[in-house]
Amino acid sequence: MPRSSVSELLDSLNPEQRVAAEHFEGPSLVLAGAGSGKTRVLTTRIAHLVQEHGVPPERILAVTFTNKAAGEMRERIGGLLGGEPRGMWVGTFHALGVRILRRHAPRLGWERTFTIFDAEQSLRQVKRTLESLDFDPKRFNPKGVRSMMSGAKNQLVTPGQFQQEHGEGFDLFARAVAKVYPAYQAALKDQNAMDFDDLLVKPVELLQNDQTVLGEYRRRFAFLLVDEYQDTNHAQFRFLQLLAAEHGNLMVVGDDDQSIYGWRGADLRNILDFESTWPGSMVVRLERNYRSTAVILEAANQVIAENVNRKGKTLRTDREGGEKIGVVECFDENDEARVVVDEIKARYQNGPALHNYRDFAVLYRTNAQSRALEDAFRRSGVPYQIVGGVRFYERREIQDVMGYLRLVSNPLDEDAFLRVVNYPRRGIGNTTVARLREAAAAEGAGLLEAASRATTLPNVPTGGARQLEAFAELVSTWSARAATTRVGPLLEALVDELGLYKALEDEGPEGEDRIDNVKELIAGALDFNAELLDELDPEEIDAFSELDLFLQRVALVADVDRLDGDVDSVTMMTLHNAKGLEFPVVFITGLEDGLFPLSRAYDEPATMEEERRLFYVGVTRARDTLILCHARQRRRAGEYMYGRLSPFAESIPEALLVPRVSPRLESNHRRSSTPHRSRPRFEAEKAGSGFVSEETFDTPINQDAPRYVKGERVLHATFGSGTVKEVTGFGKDTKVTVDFDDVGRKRLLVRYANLEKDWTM
Ligand SMILES: Nc1ncnc2c1ncn2[C@@H]1O[C@H](COP(=O)(O)OP(=O)(O)OP(=O)(O)O)[C@@H](O)[C@H]1O
Ligand SMILES: [Mg+2]
Repeated sequence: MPRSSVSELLDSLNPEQRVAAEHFEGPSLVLAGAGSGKTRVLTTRIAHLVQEHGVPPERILAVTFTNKAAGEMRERIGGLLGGEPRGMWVGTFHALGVRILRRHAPRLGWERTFTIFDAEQSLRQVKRTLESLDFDPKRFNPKGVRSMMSGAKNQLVTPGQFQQEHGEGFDLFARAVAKVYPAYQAALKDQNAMDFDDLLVKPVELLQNDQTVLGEYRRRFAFLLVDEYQDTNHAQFRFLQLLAAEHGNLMVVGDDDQSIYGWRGADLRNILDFESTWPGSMVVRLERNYRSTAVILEAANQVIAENVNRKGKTLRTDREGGEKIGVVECFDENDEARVVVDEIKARYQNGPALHNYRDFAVLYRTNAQSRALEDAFRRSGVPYQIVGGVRFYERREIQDVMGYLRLVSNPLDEDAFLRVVNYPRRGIGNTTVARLREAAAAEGAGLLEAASRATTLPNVPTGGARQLEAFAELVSTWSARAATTRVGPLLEALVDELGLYKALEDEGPEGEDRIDNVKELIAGALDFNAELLDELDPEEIDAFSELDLFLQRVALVADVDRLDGDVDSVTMMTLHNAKGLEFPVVFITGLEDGLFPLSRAYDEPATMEEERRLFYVGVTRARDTLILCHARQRRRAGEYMYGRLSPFAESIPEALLVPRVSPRLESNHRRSSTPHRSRPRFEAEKAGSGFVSEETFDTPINQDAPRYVKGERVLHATFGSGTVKEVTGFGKDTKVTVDFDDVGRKRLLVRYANLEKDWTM
């Protein structure tokens, strides 16, 4: 496309944005708040580099936070430049890491067709490694082990260094990890596999240790650009440093107030120390927000101002006023879900120019909260999509099919072998598998290879051994086919030959859904076009079978990438997944103290600040309307929790808020303010007109005395308001311990106490 479009785009930028977009050589940092156009600057700069400075696209490396963002960036730049910017590397750190590793894995001792273990597969490998070292997985939680290893990896701490530091220490857990870490890495290598962290760490290792490769990439990438830089970890920092060291042409954009991945090893110092790491940096600050109304922006500014540890910046907008922020108090999570759905329906029908479901996003702190919301959406018929939750590729049936594909692609993949060796059932029992593993381990052989000659191995039961050989034969037949067949037809035929539909049908009604999922997977494989893969240079594609490439694509699909922007539906996702996105209407649900912020944040000021940044990210996703919801009670992990409104919501100035209660609570209030107001609440309950329903409590309501639950707020005629601390006894003898706000702790017999439920909170 014409040159003029780049200048048009530059003209649409404000002066500060323009300075950043026109920056040519040397390091630069754009540090600016949400919605100030950082991502837009980055994209424009790439177009400008190509158009105005004649930089060949293949000399540019751009790092985005999701593959989806990478796709968008390619598209936008493609539009600006009049065609696909061939050869330009755009992707997440992981995708770029894979791309490098696919070329050079042999230098590290892996084959180029290495398998990528996802979180589940790596967790199972941790368990197997724990067991092989005689650690009891009950005492050494595999997730904890994995997380400690992952932390070490992201700090570029090698197994050897970890061993040195913790191998003899007092921390028994770390000592165990010091043993597991090298064994785990060795097991991955034996299977020609890498886990997600390796996709970052191994490229750094390669660049650090191999001057030839380092030189090659340094020459190739003349310009590096990174979005969402505040969430990079040490390994990513090193990666960029190694590549950009000579020319220093590194531009990073980010917002320290939006750093939300500290728990995963992201290091805020990367962005805060950028200027000292890269002397002579050009620093641009953007202060104008183009996304949100003044009301939303003011709220966001006030919230984040409570963080102590920040650089501090102001954001202003030209969009004056705006709809006030709704704060809706709900009864419980189901009531909250209804409120959200009804609000969306009403706005969809009546709202000013809001006619698309895709304009709405519902955000929450934890994945588990999506369940109640999803139920309400299903009942209402409002289309929705969930980002995250039980992810498509994590479903059992998908993992089973993928297990076959992985094994066919990489015969060394033991995780895949163990997953499918007896699925569908083919008479290979646990004992057979255990014996096979022993025999293979004794010889240092791979499982599949050992299976191919199982009848000659010691101790493997004959029947099982024959089946093992047949299984190995089957896999090798399909491996041969995979080399010449396209992945779609290959998968279709494989599912057919294995009789998977039959096996799933036999599982009953649930099997039907699973069959649909397998069909969806096949449809995806039939659509798959390796030519469109941007992780590999076109000339390199030939080195891999289409199956290898398909598996690679699947391994790198993040949750957000499944978000389909073309479908008109409401988006539900965690706050973490919402980073970088924007929507006209945003709901933040579950705003209760203890849930958001999570209660553990109270132990650590730094964690509290990260929670607050997460809230800031949520608030700043909204363009026009923001609605905050909280529930009086919420079932979490099977138990009712009572929460007061989150302090985050309380830090928004009242003038910006419109508090209200859900219709359900409103009707309760009306009932309770009838002439019988002075009657104790439980009288009303007995009469069946109260707010306590089966939905609230698991067991039927006791007829003799009202039920109280720990954490609940109550009102006493003389003692005033208080919080229930303990409930003992039952029936007529129910006693409650209440911490009254003014008079302290009292133990009361409910029958005589005439307590009321306190709505004032
Ligand atoms: N100069 C401008 N004129 C008009 N609209 C703009 C301008 N700059 C940015 N925008 C728009 O403002 C919105 C926010 O921009 P962008 O997503 O680039 O911000 P950001 O700083 O990357 O935000 P975040 O911190 O949330 O990632 C987008 O809709 C973008 O198109
Ligand atoms: Mg952005």
